[in-house]
Amino acid sequence: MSVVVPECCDDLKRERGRCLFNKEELTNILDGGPKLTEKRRRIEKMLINTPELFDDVSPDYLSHEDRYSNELRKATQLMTTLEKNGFTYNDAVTTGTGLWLLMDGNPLSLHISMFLDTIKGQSNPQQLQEWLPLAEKFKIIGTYAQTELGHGTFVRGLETTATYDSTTKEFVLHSPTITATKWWPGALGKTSNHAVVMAQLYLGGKCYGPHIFMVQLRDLETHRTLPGIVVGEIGPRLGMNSNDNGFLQFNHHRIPLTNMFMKHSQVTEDGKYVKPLHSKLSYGTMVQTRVGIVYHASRELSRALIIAIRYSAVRHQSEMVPGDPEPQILDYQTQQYKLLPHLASFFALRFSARALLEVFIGTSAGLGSGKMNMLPELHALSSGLKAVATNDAVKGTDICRLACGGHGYLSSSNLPRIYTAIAAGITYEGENTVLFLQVARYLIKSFRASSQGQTLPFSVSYLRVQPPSSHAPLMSDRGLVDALGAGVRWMVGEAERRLQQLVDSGHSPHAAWNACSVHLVQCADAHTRYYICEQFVDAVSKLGETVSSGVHEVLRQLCRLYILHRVIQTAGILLRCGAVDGKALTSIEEEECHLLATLRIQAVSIVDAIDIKDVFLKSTLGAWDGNVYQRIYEEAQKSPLNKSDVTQGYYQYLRPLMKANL
Ligand SMILES: CC(C)(COP(=O)(O)OP(=O)(O)OC[C@H]1O[C@@H](n2cnc3c(N)ncnc32)[C@H](O)[C@@H]1OP(=O)(O)O)[C@@H](O)C(=O)NCCC(=O)NCCSC(=O)CCCC(=O)O
Ligand SMILES: Cc1cc2nc3c(=O)[nH]c(=O)nc-3n(C[C@H](O)[C@H](O)[C@H](O)COP(=O)(O)OP(=O)(O)OC[C@H]3O[C@@H](n4cnc5c(N)ncnc54)[C@H](O)[C@@H]3O)c2cc1C
Repeated sequence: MSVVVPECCDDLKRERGRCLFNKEELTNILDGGPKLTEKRRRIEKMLINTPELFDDVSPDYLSHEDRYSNELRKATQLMTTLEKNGFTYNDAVTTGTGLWLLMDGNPLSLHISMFLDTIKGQSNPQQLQEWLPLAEKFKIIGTYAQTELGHGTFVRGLETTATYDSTTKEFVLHSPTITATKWWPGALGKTSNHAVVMAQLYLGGKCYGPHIFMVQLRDLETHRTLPGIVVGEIGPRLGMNSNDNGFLQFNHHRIPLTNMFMKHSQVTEDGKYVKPLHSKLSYGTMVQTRVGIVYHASRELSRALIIAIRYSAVRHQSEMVPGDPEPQILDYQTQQYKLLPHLASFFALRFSARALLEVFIGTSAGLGSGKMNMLPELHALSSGLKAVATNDAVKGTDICRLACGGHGYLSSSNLPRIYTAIAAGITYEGENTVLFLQVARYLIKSFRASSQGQTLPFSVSYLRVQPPSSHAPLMSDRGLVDALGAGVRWMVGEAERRLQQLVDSGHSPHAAWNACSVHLVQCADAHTRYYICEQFVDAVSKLGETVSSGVHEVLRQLCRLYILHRVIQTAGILLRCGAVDGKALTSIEEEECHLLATLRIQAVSIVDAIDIKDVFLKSTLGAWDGNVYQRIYEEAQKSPLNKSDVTQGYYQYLRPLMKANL
């Protein structure tokens, strides 16, 4: 059957013809410099030239088991390809590229992230020497097994026990109840032969809280489960179905004393406990992973935006002016309002992820020399940014899907898969509400410390009781960010007042905390977004001296849109605390609409500059050439239902129904 393909590519040609900035320069900024762009492209070229990394059949048409095997095939191929060409898996992770070839959950991702990070961050020198080379060369394959059926958030409530037996110098690992079963760890079901396991340490009958242990789960030759261990896969999930998320139970399983990770806390042969410098140092892998998730969320959001914005430039629908040709849907202001604030969000998250990484590197260096004072701030920043980044990426990706109308619902748009992959990020590595409450704890503590005259760390210094008055005009970027800061200060002050009032009226501090927790979560969200605005403004003003005027203008517009949008979202608070008035809000709303129209002109070029190739976008709607309809049509032909004109189902069910006398 021949199909008439409408000529779509001219739309994108016209869009690209309107570009007034140097795309390559913007690409370099997003990558972190020209050298990193060049490195990313070298990796991409190498991957594109490895046909084994691609799918013959869409995973949608494979069985659960075949999906897993297929992803494992590609994951192992990816690791060997990188290794052979002198790259590390870290290169593929930090550029995002390699991971996008793995469509539905990479069965080696926990190994290359949390398993290796735990070995690097929690081992003493002997353990590091023993385990790191084995893990780096994939001689052992592991995961991070912390969450249990009964407890994920409340790590102190985990039930798996590790009881020291000083007669044999071993720990006995045990799952005393069904709820103690480890549940969820990625790659635990069938891939891993080792796991780092979080368990309650018992010495001489006393519990010392959660500690981390290296545990072998499977024989290294036969891959069979070792005695004393039960392990398997937990079954289908919303997404990431080839990540073999697993369960694990121990039945008095013994491991040597030397298998407790001993960088921070130690157990001596005779069963004495040596305390760590800070009680939460064993949570270090989680903090590191949260930092990585901020990048990951921004990358996934950018894929969705490229797809939706290119599609919106190619898709024509309805009449804006009666009788005129159908416009590109990107010309509708409502479409711009759906997509462009999320485009601004992507840039904001990317700059904030970089700032957070610097805090992480600085804090880690401090920890190396015994300085623990930056840890609470890193915990608060990484928790808040992880939560905002994943919330916004999920919301943004879903808006991108909706903005593509019906076709966004097609698997071949790739939007459903991007959505399900990032949606898991709201829950894993600390459920977002819970993480916001950790941030709120830090905010309230800081606010109270400031009332007692203490100096506050940099990310919360704007909360001090007597802040310097803002000199920037309200409508400048700085002025509006200061207004947002004043809003957060007001919210935190209000939360503190309500907490105090409840305590004064006889509630316990914990009951008061719960009674204020909706407001506290809002404080944490607002604080984190204020931090993001600050990072965005700082990054753009710093770049100002070094970049061409075209690129600077685009970044300035995106930053402005981000701030205006945030002010409008927070209008209620800002009006209540007097940081803005109704007149200012009206002009901010008008300016936002104007800015949408301005940014729309170069929107396709901006997403082009994110520079993600078609093979990594994997979308019928988002390809570079805009040949949307031909691609959708061709993908549909691959459906197994189209292999024959009449399916078995017809003979088995439909025909009998039609013949029955109902
Ligand atoms: C929620 C908390 C933070 C609560 O911990 P808690 O011991 O009950 O603490 P609390 O009494 O509320 O506060 C005590 C104190 O501990 C501090 N704290 C807590 N965590 C850290 C940290 N990491 N660094 C530095 N400090 C930390 C808190 O700020 C509190 O400090 P404060 O008392 O206020 O001075 C914790 O239990 C937690 O992190 N829960 C989330 C569990 C989680 O993230 N699991 C991840 C599993 S792995 C995974 O999901 C991998 C997915 C990856 C993939 O599939 O790709
Ligand atoms: C795809 C995926 C992959 C995962 N991979 C891993 C892995 O590799 N390794 C691993 O160990 N784990 C993994 N997990 C588990 C994950 O870390 C936990 O699911 C997560 O920490 C949340 O814990 P939970 O499931 O117990 O939720 P719960 O804590 O039971 O949360 C349920 C609800 O209760 C609320 N709640 C809980 N505590 C509080 C509180 N203190 N205050 C207010 N509200 C609260 C939450 O906000 C939420 O609304 C994974 C999970 C998923 C979905």
